Amino acid sequence: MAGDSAGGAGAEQQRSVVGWGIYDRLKKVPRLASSPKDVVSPRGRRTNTSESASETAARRMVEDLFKQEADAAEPLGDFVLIDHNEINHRKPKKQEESEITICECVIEDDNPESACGEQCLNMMTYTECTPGYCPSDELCRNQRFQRCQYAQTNLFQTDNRGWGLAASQDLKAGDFVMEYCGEVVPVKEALQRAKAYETSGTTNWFILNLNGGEYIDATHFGSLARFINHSCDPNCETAKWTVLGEERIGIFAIQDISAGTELTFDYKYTWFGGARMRCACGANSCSGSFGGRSKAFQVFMQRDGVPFGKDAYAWEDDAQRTDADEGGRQSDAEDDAPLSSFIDPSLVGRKVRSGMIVNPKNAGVIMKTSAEKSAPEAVVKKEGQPPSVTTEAPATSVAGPSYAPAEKSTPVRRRASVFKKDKLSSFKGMHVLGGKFKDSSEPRIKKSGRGTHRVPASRFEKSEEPEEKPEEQDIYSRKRSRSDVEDQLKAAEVILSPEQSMSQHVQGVAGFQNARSVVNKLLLSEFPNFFPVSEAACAEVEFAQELEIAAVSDLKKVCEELQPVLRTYCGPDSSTWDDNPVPSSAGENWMEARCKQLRGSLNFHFSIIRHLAGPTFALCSTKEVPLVPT
Ligand SMILES: C[S@@+](CC[C@H](N)C(=O)[O-])C[C@H]1O[C@@H](n2cnc3c(N)ncnc32)[C@H](O)[C@@H]1O
Repeated sequence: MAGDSAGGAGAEQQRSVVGWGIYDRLKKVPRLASSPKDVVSPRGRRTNTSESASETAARRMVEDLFKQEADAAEPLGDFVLIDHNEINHRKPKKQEESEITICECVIEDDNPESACGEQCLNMMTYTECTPGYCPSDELCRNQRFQRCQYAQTNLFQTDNRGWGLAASQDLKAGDFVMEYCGEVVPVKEALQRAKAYETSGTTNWFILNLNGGEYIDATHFGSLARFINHSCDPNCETAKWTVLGEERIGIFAIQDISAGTELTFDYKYTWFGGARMRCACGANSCSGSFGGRSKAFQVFMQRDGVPFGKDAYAWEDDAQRTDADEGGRQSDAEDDAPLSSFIDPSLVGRKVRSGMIVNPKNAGVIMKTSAEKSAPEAVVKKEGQPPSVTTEAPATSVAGPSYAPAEKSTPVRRRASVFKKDKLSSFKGMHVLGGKFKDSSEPRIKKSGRGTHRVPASRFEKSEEPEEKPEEQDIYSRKRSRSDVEDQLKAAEVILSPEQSMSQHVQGVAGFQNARSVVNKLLLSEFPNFFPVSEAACAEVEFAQELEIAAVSDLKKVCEELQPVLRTYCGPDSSTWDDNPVPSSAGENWMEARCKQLRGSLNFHFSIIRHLAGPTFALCSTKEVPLVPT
């Protein structure tokens, strides 16, 4: 990185509270949060205090590292590692319950891999699941941004492109590498910063377009993704995701990458402003240059009095650079100097993680650790020069592997285990709204009505049932026999015989153990006047469920078809993100399928309410909710 830091960097450097911790200026010793509760975000906000065992271990490792590095600590410098976007111009969005999209994933028996994977409706639409609302619960694999499930990486010095980032673990195509974090700034500020960086001659600034109105500036505050260099034949790409209502940018592998390989992505459409640079990626397909002012930036500059026109070429004003049109490549020596001053050279070849002081001048950068376990170190060696530090401090990694099921032997829990056949006997035939159970003895009841349990098996073995449903798929199993269901109905009659009032059921807890008691309590709290279920009611509810399942299946199909379109929109194939909306026809298809699915879900729930909740609801219309409100 160029040594200079433009754009009011001086003011930035005066911050005493940075990253995820607090810097004790007097002692010039980084002070780590003594407990997760002490962790404070840069803006003094409390952060998520939950910390897994592996995070604690990783945090301690970083703690040790900082203790060792504390002596070298000096006032703040240029760059601070963060593992969360910093938003200063507005409050972070608070996701309303109505905005939460809940996937339809079902965990198969003893198979955590079945939880929210590639087939997850949310994942397919570049949206992370919301904790507490995801049916896969803790097994959900679609909260990678939120859990900072970054790949393990190494910061290293390239021969001719300054610092770079390499994988220190094998990655598969599609793997999440890490989030591209930085300061989220509005358009106007992005413009001002870009202009300041340009006019001050800072070449390594990098501002990414986040959405139409906001940009991510990772020049002074950023994640390690900011050190990923450009390549015309990249092994990674950027993609825009929605996480808890906020848009965020992630780096994803687009091919299998082995440990030790440099990570690259094509800056093509993400680069915001800046002079066009000569490319030294070395790929056969290298176009010779990259970057240049984005259309948006050019327009901004023009508005700001800067003439609109051809891209500026960095090497036109810089004797050290040659013209791309000549097809020349920079020599190694040309590019090194400004970058080498940026980061503590002792970090070359060492794994770096959130919280590490990248520049020794950046003392005080203590951040929440997001890492999990460190893996065997894969050191990127500079040609003819061994990595300078691999022994002086414990090696740490950016974060734990993305889905590390092998390391974390999480006990497998099923979604809505109360519906398992052996447990059904206690409340068979009942349809439950709004409940979510951790297990049969430990209920976790949400009254919001979002965690929805399905009715038990359908009696209607219809031919149109979705073929892909595996036989053993818990509550979705379409293979249960009629006698099973009849048993359930009988049991329901026993439990809910009209002779027994509900209050007797609930008050006589001794007679209602575990799930039965839990379910009855739940029902009573949700539906004080509920009635026993008739066979006809069950039939209607089950039919509504069939329709809902079909709608979900349709939605999945539409999502699959939409993948290439979304990729074009969110991924690197897009032209600039700000002026390339999803085609309206694709959006309309999705909306129609989503409306159908919501309608199916609403009808399903409403059919339950209508039949279970007593006379008030029973009087309600039995008509289906129309697709389009009239
Ligand atoms: C986001 S930074 C990447 C990290 C950078 N190498 C550093 O040391 O800070 C972007 C800068 O890296 C350099 N760079 C990245 N990819 C390059 C490439 N293919 N050829 C030449 N320079 C490159 C350019 O100086 C660019 O401005």
